[in-house]
Amino acid sequence: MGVEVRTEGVTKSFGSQRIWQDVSITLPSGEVSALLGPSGTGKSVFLKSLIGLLRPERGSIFIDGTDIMTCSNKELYEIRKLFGVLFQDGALFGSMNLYDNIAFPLREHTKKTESEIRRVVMEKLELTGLLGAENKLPGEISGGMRKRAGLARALVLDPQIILVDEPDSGLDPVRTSYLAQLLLNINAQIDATILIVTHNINLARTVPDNIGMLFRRQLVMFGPREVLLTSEEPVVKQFLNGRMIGPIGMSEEKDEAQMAREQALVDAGHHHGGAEEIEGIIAQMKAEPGMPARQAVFRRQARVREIIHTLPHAAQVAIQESLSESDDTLVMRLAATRVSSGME
Ligand SMILES: Nc1ncnc2c1ncn2[C@@H]1O[C@H](COP(=O)(O)OP(=O)(O)OP(=O)(O)O)[C@@H](O)[C@H]1O
Repeated sequence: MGVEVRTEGVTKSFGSQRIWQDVSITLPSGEVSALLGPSGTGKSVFLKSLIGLLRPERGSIFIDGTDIMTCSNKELYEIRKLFGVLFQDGALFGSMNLYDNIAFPLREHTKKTESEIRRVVMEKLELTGLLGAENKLPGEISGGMRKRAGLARALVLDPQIILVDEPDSGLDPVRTSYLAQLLLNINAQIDATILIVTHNINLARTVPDNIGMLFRRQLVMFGPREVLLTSEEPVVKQFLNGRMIGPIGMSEEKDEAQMAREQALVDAGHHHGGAEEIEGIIAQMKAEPGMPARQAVFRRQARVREIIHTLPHAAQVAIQESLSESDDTLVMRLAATRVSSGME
């Protein structure tokens, strides 16, 4: 199972520019979480901080219980091996073909023989639908293929934590859904803790078990998906519906006068930019049939049953509905198993 990632009161600035402050978040082991936020709110900076590529000036970052803010370089080196990271552009070496790109971490960090390396690389190429493309250079393939190659490379060291930076950037909506499906399948297969950083609304609504949002240098909220998806917070509603009306502006900050001017325009019939208002919750994508059951689903159910009384009412109702649906599914599955095994 993947390991827990927990930050406590982390604060990051570049010079006098504060990016975010006092961010405390727990990514439950083996579950898929997403961190949303408008452009420039520091989502990528957060992701890089988790792996120790950037160093916040305050706070703690516990990876499987070890604080990477205070641990030795040797410990940090070992901890980094737990991670697989898919950067926005795949971060492939342009002069190496896909095979060598994907083999790179194995050659750098393990003593595997070339034939063992070949077995792992071919397995990951197959998993990401890239068999046959191994001799191509990154510049010769589409953006979607580069993403999948980046994912294949992120998987070769059997990571327990997978960080994914904007999986949809440069991809059309269909390819984004395929990549989302691939991430859920991988979660079902290896039970890794996954954090997706994104501003893609569809991904946010359909993929993660847990969702958080960064805005105005704060973590606005983080919790089971039902909490954010039923939230009445203006910033969350605006973001999830992609409209101009609300606290998020072109350069993030928007003052009261600007908000009033925009509201007046919309009241007068001007389009707010959002394509549709979605109320409530869209069903979560599942791992494909034939995959192992996602263990995260069962763990999350047990977890939310424990904390449900602490959540807002709308989230409680949505969680109750999803729990009773999954209880019904379980009863049906058990009944089907009994019938097929001749127990009834
Ligand atoms: N190494 C760096 N040095 C100085 N400033 C940086 C550095 N990295 C990021 N920043 C700044 O931190 C802020 C947050 O950047 P970041 O890329 O994390 O935002 P983001 O939320 O991921 O945005 P997007 O969704 O557009 O990718 C930006 O203002 C950026 O200029």
